[in-house]
Amino acid sequence: MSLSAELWGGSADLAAAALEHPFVTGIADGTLPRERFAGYVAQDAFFLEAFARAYALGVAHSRDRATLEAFADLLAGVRDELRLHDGYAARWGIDLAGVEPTPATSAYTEFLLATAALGDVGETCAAMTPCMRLYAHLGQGLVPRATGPYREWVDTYADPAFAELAATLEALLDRLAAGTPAVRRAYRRAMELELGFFDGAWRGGGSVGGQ
Ligand SMILES: Cc1ncc(CN)c(N)n1
Repeated sequence: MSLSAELWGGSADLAAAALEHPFVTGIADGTLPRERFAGYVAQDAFFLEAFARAYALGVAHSRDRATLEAFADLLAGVRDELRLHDGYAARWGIDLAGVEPTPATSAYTEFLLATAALGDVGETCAAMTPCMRLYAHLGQGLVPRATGPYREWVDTYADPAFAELAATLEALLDRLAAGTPAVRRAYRRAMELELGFFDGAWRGGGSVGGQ
């Protein structure tokens, strides 16, 4: 079994918890209060900018052209996701400038940037893969029951193109990382921080201007 498959399987408990998280089920059935979604979009835009920077650090620390190009392609995928957030912001009056990160957002972005800055690209992949694989899993899991105003969110992550990006990062992980305790810890920690991010969004908090 590949390392990425093993790590994903080892966090099946957290993936199942995410699929049943009230924030996520509220997105699927459309009952999530609009201000919670707006708060999430603002926090997520902040998160995605940090995620893009972590990919850029991956580019900087790449030791071969194939790795450099893979990180650059993945970075372009974040740009597309951020444009989607710009669309939500324009439609729903969310101010994405000057977002104050919540503790959950800060914990996740600081973890990602600290891991990527240290320069072990295998560990960087381990810290970044859950973000992609978990959301592909959520999109595919939710699409049969998704209805209501957040359908576009579900469709974005259910899109095969998104699963392809997740697979690109997993292939990089399999090529560059060994199953060391540090790699396993980074993957698991990122999965925990994903759940923490949904907890934070569900509780609310963080500033959302322009509403
Ligand atoms: C917190 C979080 N995790 C994952 C994704 C999907 N790239 C996201 N947009 N935000």
